[in-house]
Amino acid sequence: MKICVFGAGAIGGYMGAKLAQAGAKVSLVARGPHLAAMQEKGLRLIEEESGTDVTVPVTASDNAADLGPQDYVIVTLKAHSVPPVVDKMKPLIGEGTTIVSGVNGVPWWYFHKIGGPLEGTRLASVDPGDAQWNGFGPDRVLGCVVYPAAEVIEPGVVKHIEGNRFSLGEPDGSKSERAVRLSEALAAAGLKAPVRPKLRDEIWVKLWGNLSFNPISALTHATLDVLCTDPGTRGVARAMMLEAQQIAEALGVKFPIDVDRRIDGGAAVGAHRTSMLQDLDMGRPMEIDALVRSVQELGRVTGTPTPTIDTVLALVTLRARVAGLY
Ligand SMILES: NC(=O)C1=CN([C@@H]2O[C@H](COP(=O)(O)OP(=O)(O)OC[C@H]3O[C@@H](n4cnc5c(N)ncnc54)[C@H](OP(=O)(O)O)[C@@H]3O)[C@@H](O)[C@H]2O)C=CC1
Ligand SMILES: CC(C)(CO)C(=O)C(=O)O
Repeated sequence: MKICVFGAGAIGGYMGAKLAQAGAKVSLVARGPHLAAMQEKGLRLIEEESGTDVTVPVTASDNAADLGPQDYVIVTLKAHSVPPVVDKMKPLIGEGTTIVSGVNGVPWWYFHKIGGPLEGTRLASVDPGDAQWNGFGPDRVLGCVVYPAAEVIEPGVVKHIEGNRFSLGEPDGSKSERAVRLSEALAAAGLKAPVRPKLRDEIWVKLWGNLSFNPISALTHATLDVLCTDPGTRGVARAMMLEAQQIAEALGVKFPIDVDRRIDGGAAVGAHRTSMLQDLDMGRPMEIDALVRSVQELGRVTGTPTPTIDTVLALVTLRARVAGLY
């Protein structure tokens, strides 16, 4: 089974290193100094929880044509980086290739095989110009919710902080052979990869946090423990999450927990600087469209008012624009 991880930074590097260590036929697409370091010295993975520090030789390139058609292409780019590279991924895609979308936020394939009147609805916020829908075709897609936390701490070096679950799910909820095979390959590499019948429910529980905590942290520079317990920002997060809950429930999602438990879970993570705050600090583009604007778009699709989401989205968009990051 040939697996290519496209965008082997923090998450893709973690996954790629674990697969390579387990002897899987895995290749990585990356770029710049990180790629050069991996090609020269291998990929070093430091796992904080277990205290392991291992360097594995990897096959890595910035040119998909070097790697050829794959059984699975696992996309671990930032959400806004995917549409511009759809054409560059084409050499990886053969007749039976499955594309695994390991990207935070509302996935571009959300309305594929959902059934009902919204079947096939496209989302401009995450797939402008339908680049992914038309370029990959939604039938190739297997959904994935990424739970681990990782960072590229220097070129060629990924630090894994915690978590090893990559929940998988077919858009139609079936336990397909392609999902089970990938789940087994990831499990053989020491990762948890359950195949879920209702991945959209999990997408929303994760998205609840990213939708609210990430822009609030970028606007306030507060860490999770602070913004989830300060009465003012907790209230803003809660209002955004309740608006999102109304949208998701209109789309058939069932939340296994309530907003207060989700916010308490965020607080318990501790003094974490969200990825959006880290991106702002490092001068990198922020995932505003996938994490926040997509939920606003779904509010319009379902006819649900989103006054708090609209306000926070306007503020964080301008914050990013002023920093030259949007
Ligand atoms: N990191 C984390 O802890 C978590 C991340 N996620 C989600 O996972 C996804 C990936 O995040 P993360 O791993 O942090 O992101 P990273 O930026 O660390 O990884 C993406 C990698 O792809 C590279 N890249 C971008 N464009 C190209 C291109 N055209 N060709 C080749 N390589 C390219 C980037 O290079 P360059 O640096 O040069 O741009 C970078 O190395 C995001 O949606 C994120 O929200 C989810 C949970 C936790
Ligand atoms: C905020 C958190 C921990 C989850 O809600 C996250 O995923 C991020 O930093 O992007």
